Amino acid sequence: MTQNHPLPPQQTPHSPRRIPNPRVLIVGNYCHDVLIQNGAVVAETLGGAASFISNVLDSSSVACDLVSKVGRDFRYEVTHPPIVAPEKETTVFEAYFDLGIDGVGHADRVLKRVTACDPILPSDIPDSRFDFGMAVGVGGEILPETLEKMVEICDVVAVDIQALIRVFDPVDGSVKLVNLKESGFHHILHRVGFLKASSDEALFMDVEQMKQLCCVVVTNGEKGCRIYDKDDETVVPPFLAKQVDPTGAGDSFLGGLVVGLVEGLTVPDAALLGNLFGSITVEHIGQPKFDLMMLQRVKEEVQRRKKQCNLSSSHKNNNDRDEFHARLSPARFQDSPLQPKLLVNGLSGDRS
Ligand SMILES: Nc1ncnc2c1ncn2[C@@H]1O[C@H](COP(=O)(O)OP(=O)(O)OP(=O)(O)O)[C@@H](O)[C@H]1O
Ligand SMILES: O[C@H]1[C@H](O)[C@@H](O)[C@H](O)[C@@H](O)[C@H]1O
Repeated sequence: MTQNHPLPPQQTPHSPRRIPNPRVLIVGNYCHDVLIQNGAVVAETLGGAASFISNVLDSSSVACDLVSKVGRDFRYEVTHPPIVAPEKETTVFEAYFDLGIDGVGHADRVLKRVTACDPILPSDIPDSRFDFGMAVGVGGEILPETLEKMVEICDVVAVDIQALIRVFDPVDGSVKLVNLKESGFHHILHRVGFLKASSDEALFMDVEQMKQLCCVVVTNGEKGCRIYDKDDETVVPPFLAKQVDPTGAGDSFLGGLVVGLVEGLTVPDAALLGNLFGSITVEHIGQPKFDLMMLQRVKEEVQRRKKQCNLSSSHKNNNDRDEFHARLSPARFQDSPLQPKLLVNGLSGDRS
């Protein structure tokens, strides 16, 4: 079945609707992340956008299927088992933090893909239907035919641009980006619902053109994110965070966005949830473990927000999103024993 109009009514910013028992498909390889500072390994963690996203979905009780490939050397126990490619090694990324691991911003991280596992083929993906698909490769494992299969079997597909535009130096594996137009995926993008890029990656696409094809979400670290949807542009404010490691922020953001969308939030409200999960992620090295009380509070605030929006369409505007933001902020900070400093200073957050 082809997808002529990639956004069914529940995913438009204007008429959101909850998907009962959503089926979400995540496609992208797990990897081993090695964090290096001043020539020394400071941490080795489970990585890959699929791992960060499934962590957010699992924590938010949104069921998902995950397709990922690793080698026999894969070191981690995961809730969603990967396919083991017997002859291959697990994808490994080294992240070099030249300016210090607690620096703010993105120029501080240089990424190298040291080994690459097999690509994910259309035949690796189940032949069933999904409400939502997420194409979230990290090391070039998503092929154009893989994305084509995803848009066939999923009602809506969200794509992280990093899955499409990364190329890897043949000598040292350093990650470079190519323009989306030259990526080999451009012809499929009119069938995609959401395209997520960091502000650095957004330089490699024509946002003006892309926003006519799908909803474009550009994340910008501590500044939050911006949504481009046809002629609408919405700035979604960040949450205050004490950054320790930026790895996985964009992935957790995408997880939070999809949790919000399947719950029936508008796109900007769902992106606010993305900002929340992204901000928590930067405070951890590796996979964040979300506080149960915080998750419960977030669930309650999401339900409250939905009721509010159902009662009055005026609640979907920016002023009211400020209120949603304010209500999510204490949900995050008050109950977390890990954040005594933020508990004292952080309730207002950085809302610029
Ligand atoms: N220092 C920070 N403070 C608060 N929120 C942050 C911070 N860094 C990231 N975030 C949140 O996480 C989201 C995604 O972060 P970012 O723009 O760094 O994505 P990314 O570059 O794709 O991340 P990565 O490649 O490291 O996974 C941001 O839009 C923001 O909401
Ligand atoms: O674990 C990380 C994470 O998934 C990042 O989003 C990605 O950019 C890196 O390549 C990966 O190693």
